[in-house]
Amino acid sequence: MSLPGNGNGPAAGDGRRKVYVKVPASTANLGPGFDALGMALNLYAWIEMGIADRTEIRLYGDQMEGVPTDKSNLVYKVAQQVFEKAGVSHPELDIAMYSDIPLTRGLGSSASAIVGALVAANALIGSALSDYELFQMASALEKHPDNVGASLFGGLTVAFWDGTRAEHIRVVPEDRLEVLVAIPRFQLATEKARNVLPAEVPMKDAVFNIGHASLLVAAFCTGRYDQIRHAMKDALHQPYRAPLVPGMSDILEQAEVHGALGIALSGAGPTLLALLDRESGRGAELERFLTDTLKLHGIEADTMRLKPCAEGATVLTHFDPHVTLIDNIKGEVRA
Ligand SMILES: Nc1ncnc2c1ncn2[C@@H]1O[C@H](COP(=O)(O)OP(=O)(O)O)[C@@H](O)[C@H]1O
Ligand SMILES: N[C@@H](CCOP(=O)(O)O)C(=O)O
Repeated sequence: MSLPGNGNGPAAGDGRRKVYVKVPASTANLGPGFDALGMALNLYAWIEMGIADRTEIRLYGDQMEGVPTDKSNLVYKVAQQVFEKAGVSHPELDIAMYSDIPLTRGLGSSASAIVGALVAANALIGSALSDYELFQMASALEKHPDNVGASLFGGLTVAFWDGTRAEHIRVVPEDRLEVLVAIPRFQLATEKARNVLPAEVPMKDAVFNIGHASLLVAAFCTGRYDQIRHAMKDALHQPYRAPLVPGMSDILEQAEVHGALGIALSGAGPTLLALLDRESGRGAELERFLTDTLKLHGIEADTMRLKPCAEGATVLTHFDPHVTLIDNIKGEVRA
């Protein structure tokens, strides 16, 4: 993480209660589990929220460019939905946010904002809503449950949302599973990457994905990581999205040769996500392969070595309301 220095706005502490929430990034789909599978990652956003006389939204960090600081902000709007559902009114909020999750890259920044807002607003009103209710709201807002399920509950979530109801089961991957992401230096809005998908797909492609997604979940549940290379194949979305990410097709074809257990487009892209076995010792080779292949296609990318995160969004009780959010986060990093 690269935290900014001090001088980031006034210290919270007008005597009113503040809540703090830490929420993980997520990778959705994992190849075949389109709109169904999501995994939380150890890359985070933090939200501070308090009731105020006048709304103020402060955004910190390099990942917030273009995010509004007025009442059109997603976090503010989602918080209002929580209050409305709980039957209370708090129109003015003091919100501070810091995030290490890159925007519009397929690592679930919007889901982290939605989940962080739901959990923070709910904590502010004494947890009037259950996690189940928050999950229903999150799925309806994001329109798919994969990222929000992972950010809310942590681990690997298997979920559906049928337009009115969402259900999920959480599985915690083994410790030896590692994640390598190559994040192209361009943004790809999820909406744009959904608009290239066909309205209907051939039955054979649907059958292909049901088999692969089911095998992938079974591989995670049983530790049969040898099956991941077969299971992470997809016919429903990646073939249509490949033209949006130059180099993606070559990477999907060859990453296993360079040490990946499996490879997929992360969410709607453009990030590419490889799973690897910590014991393999092939992370550096894989990292080179991903960045070199993207570069051959004219794409600069940054890599990150991550891990699945077992915990979902968490209300932090040790943050100090008398210092800034950034100082609290720095303290947490040191701890
Ligand atoms: N912390 C945040 N606060 C407010 N809005 C956010 C925040 N993080 C993300 N967003 C919104 O979500 C959008 C990105 O969502 P999306 O296109 O689905 O990409 P991603 O893969 O990063 O979720 C941003 O352009 C912004 O509008
Ligand atoms: N299942 C969705 C996931 C989008 O994830 P994001 O992190 O790119 O917002 C899709 O594939 O469209």
